[in-house]
Amino acid sequence: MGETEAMPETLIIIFAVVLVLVVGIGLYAGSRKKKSDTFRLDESITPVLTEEEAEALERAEAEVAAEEVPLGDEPVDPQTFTATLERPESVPSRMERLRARLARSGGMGKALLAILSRGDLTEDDWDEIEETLLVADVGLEASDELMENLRTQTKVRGTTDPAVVREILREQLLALVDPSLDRTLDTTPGIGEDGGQHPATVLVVGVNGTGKTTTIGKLARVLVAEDRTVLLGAADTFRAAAADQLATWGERVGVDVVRSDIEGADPASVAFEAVAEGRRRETDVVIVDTAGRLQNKGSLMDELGKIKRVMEKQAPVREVLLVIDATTGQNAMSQAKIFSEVVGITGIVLTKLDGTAKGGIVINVQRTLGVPVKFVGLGEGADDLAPFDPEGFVDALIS
Ligand SMILES: Nc1nc2c(ncn2[C@@H]2O[C@H](COP(=O)(O)OP(=O)(O)OP(=O)(O)O)[C@@H](O)[C@H]2O)c(=O)[nH]1
Repeated sequence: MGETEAMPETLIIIFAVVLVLVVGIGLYAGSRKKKSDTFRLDESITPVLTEEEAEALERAEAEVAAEEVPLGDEPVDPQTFTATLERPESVPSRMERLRARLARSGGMGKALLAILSRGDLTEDDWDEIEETLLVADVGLEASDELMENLRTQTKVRGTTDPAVVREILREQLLALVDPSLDRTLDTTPGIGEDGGQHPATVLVVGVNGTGKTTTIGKLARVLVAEDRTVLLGAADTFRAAAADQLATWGERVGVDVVRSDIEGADPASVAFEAVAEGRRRETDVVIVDTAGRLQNKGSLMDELGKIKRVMEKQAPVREVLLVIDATTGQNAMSQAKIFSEVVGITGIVLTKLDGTAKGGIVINVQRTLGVPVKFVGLGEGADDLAPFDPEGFVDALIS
């Protein structure tokens, strides 16, 4: 009898233990899920296209489909980051630090100064000057022009005084770098036909590995420091890791990223979504990252052309920045030519100038493309991007 009375109590205890375990596991799983969701927007605020935007996407799809480049319809998620940010380095201090770093790579200027200071230059000396310029990637045409001007000026002034020689070289290099070019980045939002704010959109192109994603992160940081609102679009869908890398930068600089979780998703869809989301949020600047696989000029042209056209259904593309790795010399020059034929470039970002003594590529690329260098990358750090300053650049070369 005592045994049978004890049974329900045992059952109750077992039931209570199981209940506690089930509830405990449930709560733990719930908290884990929440944690991994913190970088995602809530379902309720995940942007859903408004009727107007859906129509715009439909029209864009129809127009692009008519060109036989079908748009994908992969889901695209904006990721929200709420990082606590440290203040970026101020521009003057950044410029000072970068100038010092650039001066260390000023092999060309120093070599030229040494030859020019010999006085009564022989043809061998001029050959040496030409070789120095070509080795520094100045390019044939610009080298010829510089030599011509140096010959004239050194004759006219007839001196080997190092200060005068330096001044002549400075003047001539500066003329080639062309301080009159407009190097500002157009990041002022516009007003659309609907009266709403359109973000200024920046499309970033270039071969993989040149530093596009890093440059976008650094640029976003500069814009955020200027109190601009920024949104990034991960239209490099070729590798999932590329979107992850952009997301990491987004987190680092406190800027949201629109991406697709599907590897190989249509880059144009992501770019379109990023601009649509920028319009919805009235973001000042939307910067779109792209893949730059160069295996075939035709497909590159299709892909970048389509991305640009689709973005323009939402807001005009203000800037197309071509990112070039300064350490790759002639190779960089041929890439630059292909990209400029494929998509109209408005500015050049020359990365990794910290890793080369061949500053001459600045002159060569500007002349070849007829487009100014707007930014230079001088390291992998978040503040290692500076607006290109012709005077500072030439001074650093010959200091
Ligand atoms: N030293 C130096 N390294 C840089 C600079 N800019 C970028 N890098 C490095 O170059 C490498 C490639 O940069 P990414 O930003 O991944 O290049 P990407 O063009 O986006 O390449 P994918 O991600 O393959 O499309 C990274 O290790 C960067 O840290 C720079 O100005 N100086």
